[in-house]
Amino acid sequence: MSTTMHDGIASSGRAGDSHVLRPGELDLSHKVILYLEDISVSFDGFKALNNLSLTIDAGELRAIIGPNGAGKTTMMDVITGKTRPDSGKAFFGQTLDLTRMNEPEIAHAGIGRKFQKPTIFENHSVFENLELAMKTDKRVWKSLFAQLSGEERDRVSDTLKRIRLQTEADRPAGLLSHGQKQWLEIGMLLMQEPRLLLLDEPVAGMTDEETERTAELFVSLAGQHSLVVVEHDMSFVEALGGQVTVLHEGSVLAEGSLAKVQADPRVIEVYLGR
Ligand SMILES: Nc1ncnc2c1ncn2[C@@H]1O[C@H](COP(=O)(O)OP(=O)(O)OP(=O)(O)O)[C@@H](O)[C@H]1O
Repeated sequence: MSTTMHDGIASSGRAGDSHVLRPGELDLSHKVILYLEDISVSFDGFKALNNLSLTIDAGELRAIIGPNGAGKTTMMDVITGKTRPDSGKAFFGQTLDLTRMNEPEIAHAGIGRKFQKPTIFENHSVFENLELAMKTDKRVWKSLFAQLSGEERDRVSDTLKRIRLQTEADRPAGLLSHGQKQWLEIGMLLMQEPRLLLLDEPVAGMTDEETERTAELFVSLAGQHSLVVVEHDMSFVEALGGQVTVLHEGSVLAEGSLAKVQADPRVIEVYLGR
């Protein structure tokens, strides 16, 4: 193993530590929540990811852009354990090696992913959807008839407020607008208290107003959560206001503010100028 930021960092028992980490607990002592180094993934000899390296700080809101086929989805698949890299390192915090964990373990460790298509329970109310997402017991009816504690009820209410669906709490989720369904699914992810949220084209199909509200929501979540947002909508990326990573042919082509990457001739050539 070559020398990296991860070498020599134990997850527990360091002399002088005020907080001793339990096994599996997220170690953010270096303020980095996600660390990818030289990740490569091949499909039938084609390199979907080609020595991809990326670092996301704790609390950061990062946008990932890039042309079709750049490797954005494959990168998310590697982070969530759906795809194993052929080579490279992937760490969650300092100590959790994502390449050695399966999908449920990674989700349990605190990485939540939202796919493009909402997967909500259409026949249940908005409130019940959030309630179900919080429950560890996923058997729907058992969960629904169990009494919520006051604290759990407060958590659902806080999340309803956060995703701006307080007035829709008792409506069947199937009756929500497309944008509201997306927010509900984000709310369901939040109920599981993820540390890192991966969001795949969250504003696709949204109205301009919904897109603006989604940007506000993400900005409000940053700090407490870390967010990695794959998106093609540049006005949305601009509204997020964070660092932007441009992927191209499975590697990082450019990184920086949106203005900086948009002015980069390589980016203009491969992506924005097309
Ligand atoms: N399971 C697979 N088998 C073969 N090739 C794949 C597989 N998954 C992805 N690829 C290929 O890898 C490349 C990267 O795909 P990926 O979906 O990661 O790109 P993307 O940046 O998410 O693109 P888009 O913006 O279109 O979603 C593409 O050329 C794609 O065809």
